[in-house]
This record gives sequence, C-alpha cells and structure tokens, in this order.
Amino acid sequence: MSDPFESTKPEELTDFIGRHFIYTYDNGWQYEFYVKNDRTVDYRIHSGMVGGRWVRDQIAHIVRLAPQVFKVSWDEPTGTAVSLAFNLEARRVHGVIFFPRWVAEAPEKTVCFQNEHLDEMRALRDAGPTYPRLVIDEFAPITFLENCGPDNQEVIACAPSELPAGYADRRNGGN
Ligand SMILES: C=Cc1ccc(O)c(OC)c1
Repeated sequence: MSDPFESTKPEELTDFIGRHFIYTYDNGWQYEFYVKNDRTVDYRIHSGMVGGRWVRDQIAHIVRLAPQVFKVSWDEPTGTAVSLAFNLEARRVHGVIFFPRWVAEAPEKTVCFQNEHLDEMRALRDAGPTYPRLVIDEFAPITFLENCGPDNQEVIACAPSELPAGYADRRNGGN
C-alpha cells in the first residue's frame, strides 16, 4: 500500500470478491456482474448491442488500484476485450470494451449462453474480420449492489430473459 506500484495482495481483494452488481452505462446498456473469485467473473447483459448474452466462469485479471477501487480485465473467446474499473465508494463503474469488427457487424452472433458455444465463438473470432476494432468506453452508476460470497453458483445461473419481471430494476442505490 505504501508502494502504489506493488501488485495486489490476495487479502486486498476480499472487499471485492463476492460482490454482485447491476449498473447501466450512460449509453443505456445494462449489465449484471458477479465477482466469483480472484480469477473468475460471471455476467448477464440485460440490454444494449449484445443484450441477452450471458457468460459464466470467464477468467479475468483482477487488481485493486486504491481503497475501494478495483479493475477487472479479460479477453473473451469472441476476441472481445474488456476492462472495467469499479469504484465501490462512488458506486460507479467505468467500462471499456474493444469489439472485433465481426462482432460490430453482427453482434447477434454472440447473443447466447456462451459457455455452450465456446468452440463456435473461437471459430468466429479466428475467421474475423478483427479490424478496425470498435472501442466503446462509458461510465455507469451502480444501481444494485450486494455481497453473495465467493464461488456462489446461484448468482448468474439463467438467461436474462428467464429472470422474474423487473429484476434488473431491483435498486438499492440512489443513482
Ligand atoms: C462483454 C462483457 C462485459 C461485462 C460487463 C461489463 O460491464 C461490460 O462493459 C462493457 C462488458
């Protein structure tokens, strides 16, 4: 902590692991995100360019940048790269997503429960085209936040469309 450039110690992630979020980017895209453990995230996309898509057990790089500020980064089987900064104190996320060209051209090809289509996604990634990438960065207020503990398999366990009506509006924050 005295050296801001030292890497994150496991105990510095305990505040973050197990957190379950819903947030809506300023462009209207709504995401639900669960920090399963220090290397793994699950998510569901409620609306936006790839609304309906959901993913479990995505391996990610997770670090603490400052007290209550965490960064989560990963590269998906589709070739889409994502980096998210969570500010728990301010209840705000900043997300950056780098879409390969083929996803920008046909986002619907990625709308599925990805875990059941991993080989297909890698084949589409390898077929491309990859460039030019579509880069989108946005802020999002966190409208729902709870702690579900680590390695909870019930948090992200069904498609967005299978959730009870109004689930994504279950707010516990003023934003
Ligand atoms: C593509 C996945 C994904 C998951 C959570 C996010 O907040 C996100 O923001 C761009 C993207």
